[in-house]
Amino acid sequence: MATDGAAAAAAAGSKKKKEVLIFDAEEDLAVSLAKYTAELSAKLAAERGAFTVVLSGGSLIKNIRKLAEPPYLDSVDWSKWHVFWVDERVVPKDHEDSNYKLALDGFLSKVPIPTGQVYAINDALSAEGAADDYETCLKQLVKNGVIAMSQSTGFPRFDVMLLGMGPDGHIASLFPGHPLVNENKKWVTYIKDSPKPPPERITFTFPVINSSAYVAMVVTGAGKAGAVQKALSDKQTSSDLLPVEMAVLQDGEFTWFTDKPAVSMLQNK
Ligand SMILES: O=C(O)[C@H](O)[C@@H](O)[C@H](O)[C@H](O)COP(=O)(O)O
Repeated sequence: MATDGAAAAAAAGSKKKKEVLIFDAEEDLAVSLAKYTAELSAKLAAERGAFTVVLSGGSLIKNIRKLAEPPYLDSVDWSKWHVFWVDERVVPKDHEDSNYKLALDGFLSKVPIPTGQVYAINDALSAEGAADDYETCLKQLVKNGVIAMSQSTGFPRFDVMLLGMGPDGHIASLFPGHPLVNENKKWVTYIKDSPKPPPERITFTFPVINSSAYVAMVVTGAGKAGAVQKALSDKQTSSDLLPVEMAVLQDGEFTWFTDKPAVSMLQNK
């Protein structure tokens, strides 16, 4: 929920609950992110019998490439994976702008996840229809026990979200200053005026993101340094929060995977 009170709590809470990993080389980040995800896969598949993984688009897909290589290609129990998108562009699945296509080409086509456990949007529907359809799909998977529910928030609790952040501090398709950041009832909603093209998208809402068990925020490059500084510096105000600052887990672990250029504007790094 993104009320002013919640925003203040988010600002205060974001300091203590987030771990920040800074890597010298992009290669090291990719190795560490693969290890992190593989370890969570083993732990959560053993605990729950399923592992629910939420992907963003963008550079994240390149950063998870090591999961599709030895040793993880053979050691991960891919049959337990269920894959979702934190946001998706409302375009055909074979369109260059599709986050599904990006993930399929860069990752999913290289690992043996059962195709029925990869939940793409229905690309025959409008943005509004696709968001409703995706939420219905999630509700069914909660009923089946594939997706857990958060006892504390009443929203679904995904095992891990592997997310990128835009230079403006957006995550998913939740953009700075856009009213969608305040959505506090729906699980999945839609946007038709995204400032980042293409304009029509569906997106998870903050209550769902913030109910996750684990979030990896994967942010590299000098272009993100301003937003990283705002999100992680000690001086923080409760007003004008960037979307990335509103990602505060109710009961989960939040880890930043960054490189030196991304944290270059932080003091005490
Ligand atoms: O659909 C999208 O546009 C993406 O899901 C988007 O939210 C992305 O994750 C960030 O913009 C970061 O992208 P980069 O890592 O490529 O900067």
